[in-house]
Amino acid sequence: MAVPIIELRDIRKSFGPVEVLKGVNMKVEAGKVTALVGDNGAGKSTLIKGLSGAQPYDSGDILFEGEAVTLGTPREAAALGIEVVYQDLALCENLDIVQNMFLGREDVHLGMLDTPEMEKKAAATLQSLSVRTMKSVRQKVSSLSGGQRQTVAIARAVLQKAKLVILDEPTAALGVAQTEQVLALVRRLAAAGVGVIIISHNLADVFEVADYINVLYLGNMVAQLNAGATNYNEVVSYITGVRTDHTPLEEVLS
Ligand SMILES: Nc1ncnc2c1ncn2[C@@H]1O[C@H](COP(=O)(O)OP(=O)(O)OP(=O)(O)O)[C@@H](O)[C@H]1O
Repeated sequence: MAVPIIELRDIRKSFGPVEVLKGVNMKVEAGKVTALVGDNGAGKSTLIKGLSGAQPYDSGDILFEGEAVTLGTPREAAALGIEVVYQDLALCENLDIVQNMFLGREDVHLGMLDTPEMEKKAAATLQSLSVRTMKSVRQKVSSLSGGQRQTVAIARAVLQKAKLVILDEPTAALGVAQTEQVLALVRRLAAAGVGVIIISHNLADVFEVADYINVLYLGNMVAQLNAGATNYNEVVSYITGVRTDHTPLEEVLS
């Protein structure tokens, strides 16, 4: 396989006496969608918070495009091109699409906000993702549907030239049609060469969108499966701890 965009080796994290990540290994490829599944409390959020730099791991190795890196702060993660789209999206309701997409990273020209340039870039990014459901990039986020908000959050990551986008339950609050739109967007994101990690409790969504399915069980990565070579029952058996035999990662990704 090509050099993974991100590789985690023997990642550990404890909160006081509670060991939440117990030596997790994971590889994520560019241009692929890797689903991260597991029951409540399995450690998914803790694993993701470490990748975002928000809550560093206690120990373990992180390789980004084959190079050892540290992810001690969100700034370090962002500098590498790691963007997390959280469930609550962190969009500003009272700002419009352009303002949200550039929030905190505005284009400045001669000391002034370069609004025409930002509008152009925002529209081009949405177009590159084949998003046609937005009326205007100057629409306020408060007027958007859940699916459109998710789209803006994903487009923001693309605009920031993300190499690895992590989506935390992107379809949790969405209806059927909007879920389809967002899943299609996730596929396009991967098709554009971005490495995508998607956390989801919805296995139908996972099977629709993922190339690989990684299962965490009580802080251990118990399976890394090729989505095309596994099935619903097998994934559930790993999630619930019925199966604990480990599929060697090299076999899955070779
Ligand atoms: N800051 C913290 N302090 C103490 N314990 C924590 C902290 N954060 C997480 N935990 C514990 O770590 C374990 C894993 O939590 P985590 O949120 O990573 O799981 P998860 O797989 O994301 O679950 P869910 O699907 O419910 O979001 C849980 O037992 C949780 O109580």
